[in-house]
Amino acid sequence: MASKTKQPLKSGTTGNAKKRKSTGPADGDASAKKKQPRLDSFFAPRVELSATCGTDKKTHVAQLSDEQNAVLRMVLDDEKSVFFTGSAGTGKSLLLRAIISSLRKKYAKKPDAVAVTASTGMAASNVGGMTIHSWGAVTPSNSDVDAQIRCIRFAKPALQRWKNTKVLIIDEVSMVDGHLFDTLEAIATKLRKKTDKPFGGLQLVVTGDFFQLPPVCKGEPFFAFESNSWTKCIEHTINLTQVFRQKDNKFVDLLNEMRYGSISPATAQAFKALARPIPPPPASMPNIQPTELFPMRHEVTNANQARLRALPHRTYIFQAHDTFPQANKSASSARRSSSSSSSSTSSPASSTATASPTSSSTSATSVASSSKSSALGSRQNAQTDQAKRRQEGLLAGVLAEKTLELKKGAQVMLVKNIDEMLVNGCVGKVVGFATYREVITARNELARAELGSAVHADSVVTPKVEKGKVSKEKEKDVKTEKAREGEGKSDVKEENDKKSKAAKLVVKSTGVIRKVRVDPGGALITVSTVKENLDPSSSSPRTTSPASAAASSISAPAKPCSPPSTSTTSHPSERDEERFPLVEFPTPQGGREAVLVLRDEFRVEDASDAGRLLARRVQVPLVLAWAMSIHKAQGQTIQRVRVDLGRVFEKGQSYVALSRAAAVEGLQVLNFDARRVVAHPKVVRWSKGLVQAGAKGGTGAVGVAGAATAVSGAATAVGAGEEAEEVRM
Ligand SMILES: Nc1ncnc2c1ncn2[C@@H]1O[C@H](COP(=O)(O)OP(=O)(O)OP(=O)(O)O)[C@@H](O)[C@H]1O
Repeated sequence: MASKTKQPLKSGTTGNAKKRKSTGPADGDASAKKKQPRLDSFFAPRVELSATCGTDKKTHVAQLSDEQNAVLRMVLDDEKSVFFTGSAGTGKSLLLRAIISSLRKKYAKKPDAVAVTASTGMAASNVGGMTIHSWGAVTPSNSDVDAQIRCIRFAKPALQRWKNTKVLIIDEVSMVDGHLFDTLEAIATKLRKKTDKPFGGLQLVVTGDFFQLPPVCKGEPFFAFESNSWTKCIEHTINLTQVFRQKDNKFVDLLNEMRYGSISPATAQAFKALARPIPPPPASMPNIQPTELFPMRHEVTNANQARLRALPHRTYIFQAHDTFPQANKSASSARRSSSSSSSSTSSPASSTATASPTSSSTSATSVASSSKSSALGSRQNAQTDQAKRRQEGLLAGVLAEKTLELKKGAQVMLVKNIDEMLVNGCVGKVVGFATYREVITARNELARAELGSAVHADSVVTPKVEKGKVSKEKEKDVKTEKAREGEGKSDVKEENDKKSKAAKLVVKSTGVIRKVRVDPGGALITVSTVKENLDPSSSSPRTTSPASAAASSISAPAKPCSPPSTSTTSHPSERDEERFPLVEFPTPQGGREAVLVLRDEFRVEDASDAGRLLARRVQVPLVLAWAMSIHKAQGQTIQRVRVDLGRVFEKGQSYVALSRAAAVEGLQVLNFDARRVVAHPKVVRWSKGLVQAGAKGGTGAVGVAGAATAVSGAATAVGAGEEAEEVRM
């Protein structure tokens, strides 16, 4: 059973904007009666669970709770502008995914109607959207509305977005600056020419928890709820109360005291007692260490690097492939200089550096110090440096590293959502390195062996290296990658190829390959070590006689995962095929699954120029995960986590960090100091005001709870669960 939080902010809604014309009825029971019920409104949608990375052993599908479902209906059927909040783990993100999915279905014929945005790039990538300022093509620090509008008019796509959007979704609103919220509202009203309606008639779906991280600013934060337009734009504030992340009521209560920054001596004692080491990980993945959360980025780097250095294996370096389509001439020359010096192994076909084993010393590359620069003189050097700094600044918020160093045995975290099991936040372990082709070949070998003579030659895919044509293919891959379910595009292509009997396979460098079979040492499991089977130039698929396949023993692949001695002397085919990390992740069934993690795309869009692509990083979507920053951890559920609060500097930081833990058993807290646990007084005051508003209005908690009960009651009566709509992400 999920527990209820004990908090001053009561469950329910506060009705704010009475002026706004609503297409749906008023709140509560009355609204339920008045509205002609649609069939799907009787069923609580089910949502794919995510961010647990296989830790929920029972199911991957969640049924929305009554209160979550009531919000969904309010958004979908009543078309209300809502702000739903709640303490950490109350299912805001999950509900938001359900809302996005349902809205997209509702507006299937108008794809521009639903805009998904968030306060930060990281939060935006979690919901598959853009930052709010990119979406609106606004400069966050500029409050000159007319100047902003002039710029937007020049940027057609942004103008279209402002005009065509019907529902604007804003996630992690606690980090949206209040001035920016006012600016957006003023722009919407002017551009959409609906001056009588808040936000120019846009329906707002806003979520976040103001007790978590505040807007990034120097000095005192100005929260979105303090903005002039907040009250008139947000018709209903709903506080979700059911905590899903943690099942233990006592732990929820401890976290709740922390949320409000008022720690009793008993609670302080309880947190101090959590300094003890946490129990070992599941038997299937015994070497996974608890993820350490630190407030400062350099602490994270130090902790990760120390662990990596301690591993006895060779280092593989993945250099990001960064491009800057909008960069000016001098910036692009800096980029050329940067890419030419960034890797000793970059191939002309793909300026992406091939992952190559190397010692840390040989990997250290100096971008600025090319021989060219010395010839061109110091002025050009300075320009290059400036351009390079600008480019680096653009990509500073991207989760994927510029240079990712990995070794066998490294603990890593996915920083992209791949499918419903492999989501941002999943922690696993690198067990080896292999190329795409090796993995597919190994899989074919196994398929042949397992199916024996039943397998016709045409049904086995023969890898074919396609040289010199990488970028377009890659771009297509990364764009469609997210839309796929299950395995990566590679496998979809494989399937298509099987069907068409073309038996051709382009070697991929983006996506993932799931369910790779590896032996305990991390080597690919195949049934043959015959060298010619791996020859990329082989034009016809090889047939394996059942007898020979059966006779083959499970062994390491012909081209073993162990890397060649130096990248520069490697075989030509190896230069064209990057070795990617094979990562084992825990599965929902309590086992583990090896996945080949290829590259993925991370985009930076221009806030002041219609969200046009400004920078793009193509990199393996992994980061070292022995340690991570509290900032990066916001929004995630982590099963085993160690938090050092010694250097917490931001209000809400301690709460965000500790509330990532799914259970008190999986949480270790170091340097707990009750004086450092501070909630922002403005947030505390505001939340108290909400309770009063709810009590005065009378439509608050009672209204929504009533509606929710009515819906769920009906669902139960007709057999909820049997036909419940399933909302897939
Ligand atoms: N209705 C539900 N049934 C079962 N599990 C749920 C439900 N809603 C949410 N969860 C699970 O609870 C956990 C926390 O949910 P979620 O991340 O959406 O919370 P949140 O409110 O966004 O948290 P935070 O504010 O910390 O980011 C997730 O593992 C999620 O899958």
